[in-house]
Amino acid sequence: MAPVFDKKNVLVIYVLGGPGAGKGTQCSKLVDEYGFCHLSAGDLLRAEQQREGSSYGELIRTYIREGNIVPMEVTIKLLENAMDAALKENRSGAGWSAGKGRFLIDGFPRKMDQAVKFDEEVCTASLVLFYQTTEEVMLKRLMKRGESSGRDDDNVESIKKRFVTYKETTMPVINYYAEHGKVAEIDSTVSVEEVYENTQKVVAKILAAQEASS
Ligand SMILES: Nc1ncnc2c1ncn2[C@@H]1O[C@H](COP(=O)(O)OP(=O)(O)O)[C@@H](O)[C@H]1O
Ligand SMILES: O=c1ccn([C@@H]2O[C@H](COP(=O)(O)OP(=O)(O)O)[C@@H](O)[C@H]2O)c(=O)[nH]1
Ligand SMILES: [Mg+2]
Repeated sequence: MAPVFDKKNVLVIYVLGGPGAGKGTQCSKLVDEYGFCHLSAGDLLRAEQQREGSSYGELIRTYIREGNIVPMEVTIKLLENAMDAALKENRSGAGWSAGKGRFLIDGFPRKMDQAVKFDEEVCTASLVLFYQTTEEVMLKRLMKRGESSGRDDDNVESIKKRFVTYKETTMPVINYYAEHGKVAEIDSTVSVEEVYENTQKVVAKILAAQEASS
């Protein structure tokens, strides 16, 4: 079913990169500065997993623990519903007015089928922020995060599987958008502040271009 909102009215940025690269961290800074609505596909799936009465709870738990990609219909529906809900809140501030809004979609699309389907049926992204660092750095960050995250997949067995999924399944998505000139690659090995400075530069440019065209 088509989304209720008009895709012309939304600005979408996909936020991609390996597990632990720093996607969520950078998104929260962008939310504070630019008023984006931040939708993390992983957070939406974890919330659905916990929701009483959900028929997907067990399926989501297994996919996440194994580092696999949950069937796209589930994730796309959750994202679409969350976008609809945000647009219906009638938020105010830069980029928001009746039926209009700006979104960071974090950790999605992670597989080509999701990318094609979302682009065709929901909306297209103006930009892909791609956070790039080494597996060594990501492993260290995730092990540290695992001390307090309570996540089923922040353990070494799941992390190794997530790295394989990232290389085999998500990198082709990033390469696909790179071929379409949509990817801004940012080294996320450095400090949170330095990564954010580079993030700001690209995001400010996209927002200025959007303003100029509207
Ligand atoms: N640039 C950075 N330098 C050091 N630690 C970072 C950096 N960015 C994020 N972190 C930490 O690494 C962990 C993973 O970051 P997170 O934003 O959750 O990544 P992702 O959403 O890509 O998995 C978190 O504990 C976060 O505090
Ligand atoms: O579109 C998506 C996004 C996430 N996930 C699952 O959710 C997990 C955690 O994703 P999240 O983005 O929260 O992890 P992060 O990269 O931030 O550590 C992934 O490993 C997948 O199993 C999924 O199936 N589809
Ligand atoms: Mg995250």
